[in-house]
Amino acid sequence: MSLKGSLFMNNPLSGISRMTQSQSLRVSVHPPMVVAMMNPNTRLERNVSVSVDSAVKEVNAPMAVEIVDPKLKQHSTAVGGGVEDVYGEDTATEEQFDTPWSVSVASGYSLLRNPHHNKGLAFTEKERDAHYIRGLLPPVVVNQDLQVKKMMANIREYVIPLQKYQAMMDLQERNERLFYKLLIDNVEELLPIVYTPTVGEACQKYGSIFKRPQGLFISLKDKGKILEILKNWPEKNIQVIVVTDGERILGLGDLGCQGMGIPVGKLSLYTALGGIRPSACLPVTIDVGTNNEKMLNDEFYIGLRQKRANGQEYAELMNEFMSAVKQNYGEKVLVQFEDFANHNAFDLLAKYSATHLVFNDDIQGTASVVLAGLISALKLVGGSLTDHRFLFLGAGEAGTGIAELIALEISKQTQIPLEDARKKVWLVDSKGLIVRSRLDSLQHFKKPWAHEHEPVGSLLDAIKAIRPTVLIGSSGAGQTFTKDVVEAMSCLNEKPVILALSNPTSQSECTAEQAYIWSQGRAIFASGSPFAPVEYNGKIFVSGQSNNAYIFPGLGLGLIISGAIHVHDDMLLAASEALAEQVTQEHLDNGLIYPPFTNIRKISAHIAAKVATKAYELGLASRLPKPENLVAYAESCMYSPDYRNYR
Ligand SMILES: O=C([O-])CC(=O)C(=O)O
Ligand SMILES: [Mg+2]
Repeated sequence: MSLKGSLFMNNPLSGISRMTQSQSLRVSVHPPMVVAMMNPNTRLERNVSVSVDSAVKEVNAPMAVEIVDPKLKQHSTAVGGGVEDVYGEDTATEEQFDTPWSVSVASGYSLLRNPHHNKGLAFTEKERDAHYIRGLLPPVVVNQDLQVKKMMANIREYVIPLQKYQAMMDLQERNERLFYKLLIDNVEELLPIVYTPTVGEACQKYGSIFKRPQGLFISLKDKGKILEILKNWPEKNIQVIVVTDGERILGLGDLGCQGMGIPVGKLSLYTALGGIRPSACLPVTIDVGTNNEKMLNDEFYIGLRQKRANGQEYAELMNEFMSAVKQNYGEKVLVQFEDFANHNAFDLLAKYSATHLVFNDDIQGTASVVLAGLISALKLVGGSLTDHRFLFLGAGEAGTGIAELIALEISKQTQIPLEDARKKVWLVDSKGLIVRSRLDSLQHFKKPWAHEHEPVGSLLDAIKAIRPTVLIGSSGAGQTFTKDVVEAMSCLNEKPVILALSNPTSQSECTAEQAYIWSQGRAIFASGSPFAPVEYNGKIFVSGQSNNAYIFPGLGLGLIISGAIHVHDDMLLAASEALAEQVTQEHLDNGLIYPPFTNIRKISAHIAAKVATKAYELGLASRLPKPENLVAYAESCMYSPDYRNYR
């Protein structure tokens, strides 16, 4: 059927599927069936009941195409009283099957039910006539800004964050552009709702609040059919996939299939913060079971009710997924691994980084955002990275990922070997300080951090022994930066740098208030989940949010606009530098080591430009020639949530 107007914007985020008015989209329908082409205004006005065998039909007007199973009753134009089973669904019984046929071009009533195109009360008079929706809406016509104002007022009425989350998800299902407009224009207020910390609670209760699937669920039951499943997804030009297996959702642990909230949330940030088109984003949850007894016993749990598969069974399913993704979407689709447990996260990243465009947000994204914060913090505390000592509580993905990027940067800045640079960084895990004598019993990703030192059992003793200038919490365990810990850091340092990275808020190593009070207002503090400003001794302290949300949207945009085929560590360093450059003297004067989220789209464009520049330098970019001004180019490629006009 002919498409009216240009469907896709002319930029690389639109892929190759640009269509203009003169081109037509062919719809093939099988099995053989009767196709009733209906002008929704007069129902059977044109092309009535065309019999189609492996049908390819072309029609010219915006219309609903409704496919009626010929075995059942056909449409009737008869005007009369009584109840008429027009669609045949009432004649189907449990023995006689119904067929849920419906293929429709968004127009008329279905246009209002299509979240990609629906504009609600913002449809103009002309559009209401042209698209057969007159009378389906109340008479008033409003603009998008008024809709934003109304929705924000509605959302502010809710006091419980999870209710706000549900209101936002409902909006996303109803009117996608309005959802993104709201999120972009009110990013500081809504980020904690659609993302950390509320998304954590949403995952815990996902089985109860689940309405419509927002991504693909791939379970052990689907072995051998993953390519087929990808083809079931309605969008074809996918550019970013966020995938989880739900085993380590934030600091909340194994939530199994209910981890789906995380890929959904991360991808809505890809669009709102990084400008990737929503239709190019695909959230995926791999369900291999869960070891969470609470989930297994919850009657509303939505996943496989079995213990987690691991070993070969797990590896084979992941491998089928990764192969199917490349086969279906090509080599330039970005796959972001999210919230996998340590034992799989490192292996998956190592295995697929050679063959796919992959990125682990918890290892690499977190590392990049923390390094950016440290670059800024140095402007407040003085010295260069190599002059500092870093101590981590938590030696998993985030801890070792950050540690490695710090060491890499020190090594680049000072030309000392990476092994020597690593000696500036110390990690504490559940068994105490990681030291040489523990080497044999350490998991492989901890081994590079086993430095020569006598054993130390507690974090507090490690602080006394190592005398760090920077303390970073990445253990996923809340309230582990106790008063003693913060006081010890404050004894050693005039301005202790303290980062409490674990999410959500309940798992934060300490609160902003605790950090400022216990350090007598001297701490330079940032946290993974947001905290409200704190008043201490008559001064207001605003803490930064050290969350990978600053990095992955811009990084992803940079990879896409350059057509990168691999992620390289230097791109992470470039992203860190780009983010740190966005911190002004005014921010620093207020103790902020991250810029506010308000300007995040501008920040993402800068990060994208630096990442893309690196991709070109490294010969990893496939989009040639390189655009002149990469910042302007990145901005021009970003999705805008403003309504389009329909002819
Ligand atoms: O989702 C977030 O807020 C940050 C993150 O990746 C995690 O905590 O796993
Ligand atoms: Mg994560």
